[in-house]
Amino acid sequence: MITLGVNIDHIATIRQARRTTEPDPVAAAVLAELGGADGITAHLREDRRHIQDRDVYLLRQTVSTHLNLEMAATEEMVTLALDLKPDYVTLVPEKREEVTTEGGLDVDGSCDRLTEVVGRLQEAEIPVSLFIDAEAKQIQASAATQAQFIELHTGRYAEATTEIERHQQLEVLRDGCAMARASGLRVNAGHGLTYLNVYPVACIEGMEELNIGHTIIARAALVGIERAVREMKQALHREL
Ligand SMILES: CC(=O)[C@@H](O)[C@H](O)COP(=O)(O)O
Ligand SMILES: NCC(=O)COP(=O)(O)O
Repeated sequence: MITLGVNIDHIATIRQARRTTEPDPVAAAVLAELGGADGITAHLREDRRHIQDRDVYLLRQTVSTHLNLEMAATEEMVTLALDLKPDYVTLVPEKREEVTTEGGLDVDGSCDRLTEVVGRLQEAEIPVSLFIDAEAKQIQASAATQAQFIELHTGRYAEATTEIERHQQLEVLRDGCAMARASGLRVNAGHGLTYLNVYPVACIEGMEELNIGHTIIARAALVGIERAVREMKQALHREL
């Protein structure tokens, strides 16, 4: 059955906007698990723009499902992952100037370096997933690295502006998933999925886990506002 990994980066983004202590992504992870999340995903960026080292070390102790650490394949991050021992690592491309991850890893173009990183992590019993576009050459190169998983980048599907384009991108994901499974890879997917576009992706044969963040945190902010204001009104009248 398909499972849900909840990405909590966006809670940390709100916290870092004020460089304060709230909202805490570690608390968000506990609540996500209470809501039924099958896993927690956090992207520790090199520039530490949202998730902090403190968060991933606390998440390691508190997450009771599984912790998926998204990170760039840099020496600093590999050292940290070997120390942290998340349940799995997803290697993602990273650019300082991007607002969010813009595309998949070029595994085909950096196969030697990624094979070395995958080997070091998997030798330490940390399974590795490679975040890639659903392209044949990237899938073949991913299998060659011996990574256990790939995560198919669903951004193009999510951003499709017409039904025809959306259908085409869904086919690309379906074909990519089938090809990856046939090469022995396990398959996750994510990026830009929403309440309205997730179901067809969840129905793809062979898909294991969807990592979803922004739409869940965006919805949580809105469905939680009424209660938050009511509680502030109470706080005006008595000490909480
Ligand atoms: C890899 C991916 O698709 C996202 O999880 C992305 O890593 C999120 O990064 P930001 O939270 O910085 O947008
Ligand atoms: N890897 C994708 C992810 O973790 C969540 O992406 P998004 O839903 O925040 O776009």
